[in-house]
Formats: sequence, structure tokens, C-alpha cells
Amino acid sequence: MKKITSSHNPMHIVTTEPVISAQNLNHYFGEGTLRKQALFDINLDIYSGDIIIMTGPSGSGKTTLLTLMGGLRSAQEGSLKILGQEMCSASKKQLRDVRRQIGYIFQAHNLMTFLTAKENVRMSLELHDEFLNQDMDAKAISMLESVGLGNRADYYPDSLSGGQKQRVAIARALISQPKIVLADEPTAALDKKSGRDVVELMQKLAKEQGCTILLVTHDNRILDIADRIIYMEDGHLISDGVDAAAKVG
Ligand SMILES: Nc1ncnc2c1ncn2[C@@H]1O[C@H](COP(=O)(O)OP(=O)(O)OP(=O)(O)O)[C@@H](O)[C@H]1O
Repeated sequence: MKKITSSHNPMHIVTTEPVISAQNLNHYFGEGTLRKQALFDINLDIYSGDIIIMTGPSGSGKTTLLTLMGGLRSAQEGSLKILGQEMCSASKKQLRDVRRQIGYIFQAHNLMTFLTAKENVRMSLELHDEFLNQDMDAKAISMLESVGLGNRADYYPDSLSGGQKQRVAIARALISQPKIVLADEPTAALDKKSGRDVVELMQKLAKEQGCTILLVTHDNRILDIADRIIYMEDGHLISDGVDAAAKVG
């Protein structure tokens, strides 16, 4: 738990639970003699509104940890709480309920090629009952406007640039106002300028919505957008904090 000052009254101290909390978390792949440990004793508390970059060499366990924290795979050993729900031994339904509160952005934007930009963004709203009575088209267009693509709403992904596609993916991830957004190498397929634009946009929207962003990257050029950098090696969390950037540099 950490103490924060309320934005309404800076003198008023409130306590807040972490949105994600891992304790003594271990993870293994394979079985029998092929069983291999991928994560070792991970302890981590992540709070609302922070942008967290996870970095480290290839094979160090970043994606494994990210997918666990996104409810995309079941946690096996230790404790992992996401938005208050324990993920160790969680049922499929509990995993699904947690996933509905999370937005996902991947390296390959994973847009549906047969849907327009607007339809791709709208689809994300259709998965949430609470938006069913709202004007989803208007919401999708307004979200596309906020990522600078109001004039591309009726374009299909094939006629958009890599950076534009990634911005549609951001609009799709953020439109349902998730509490957590996971991004796996969101700039990997982009040139320097588009990559920068994309992460700055994620940063701006996340701060506006107060959501937590967990971002895995090898891209050292974007480390400065992080509130916190988690550095991993061989399945261990080696350092955690703003000074972790020094290890990467
Ligand atoms: N599905 C799987 N089955 C078996 N082993 C796996 C599986 N996924 C990952 N691993 C192993 O777990 C370890 C951590 O992999 P992970 O993908 O989490 O690393 P990473 O830090 O994300 O790497 P990269 O930067 O290359 O994406 C590696 O040794 C990898 O070989």
C-alpha cells in the first residue's frame, strides 16, 4: 500500500491498494525433465496511473511476466493479484473478468483487416455491456480524433501507415477506459519519429484517464516516458526504479 496526496486536496493523504501486486511469484514452462523455470521470486507492487517500462535482454522473462500480469496465462506459484483478484489458481471466468478491464497493444497491431479504423475501435466497445446503450460510432470517432486520425475513420488498415495502424490500436485499447494497458514492443515496427509519437500519445491518454501502462520494450529511445523502469535478467527482477535506466543505457 502507498500513501498519495489527493488531487482534489493535496493536504489530504489517502492510501491506495496496488492495481497489480506480485509476491514470491515463480513461473515454469514444460513438464518433467523439460521443466524450466522462467520467473524467479518476483515481488512487485504497481500503482494506478504509473507508466512502467519492463526491459532486459532477450529471454529474460519480460513477456512471461507481462502476460501473467495481463491475465493472459494462469499464474502457477506464489501470489499475483490484479485489480484485487488473485490469479494463482483463478478460474477461466475470473481470468476473463480481469481481462475485460485491461487494454492490449501489441507489436503487430492485430487490427482486423476487413474492418475500417472506426469499426476496429468500435469492436472493443461492443465487448463491454456498459456501452451498449451509447452511441458507439460517435465514441469511436471521438477516440480516433484524440489519436489524430479523425479523418481516417473509414480507412481500412491496409491503407494506413505503420504508425497510423498503431494509433488505431491505441484508440482500440483505450476506448473502454481500462484500468491497465499492456503494450508489448509497441514501437518495434515503427521508425524513430512514429515510435516516439506513439508512446507520447499513450502517455498523454493514460495520464488523462489515470490508467496504468505496462510496456515491454528493447527501444532505449523511449525509456524517458517511464515513471518506473523494471530491469530483468534470467527470470529475475534485477532492479526497479527510475535509476534502472542506467543499467540499460
Ligand atoms: N511457451 C513457452 N514454452 C517454453 N519456454 C518458454 C515459453 N515462452 C517463453 N519461454 C522461455 O522462458 C524464458 C523467458 O521468455 P520470455 O519470452 O518471457 O523472455 P523476454 O524477455 O520477453 O524475451 P524477448 O525480449 O526475446 O521477447 C525464455 O528462456 C524462453 O525460452
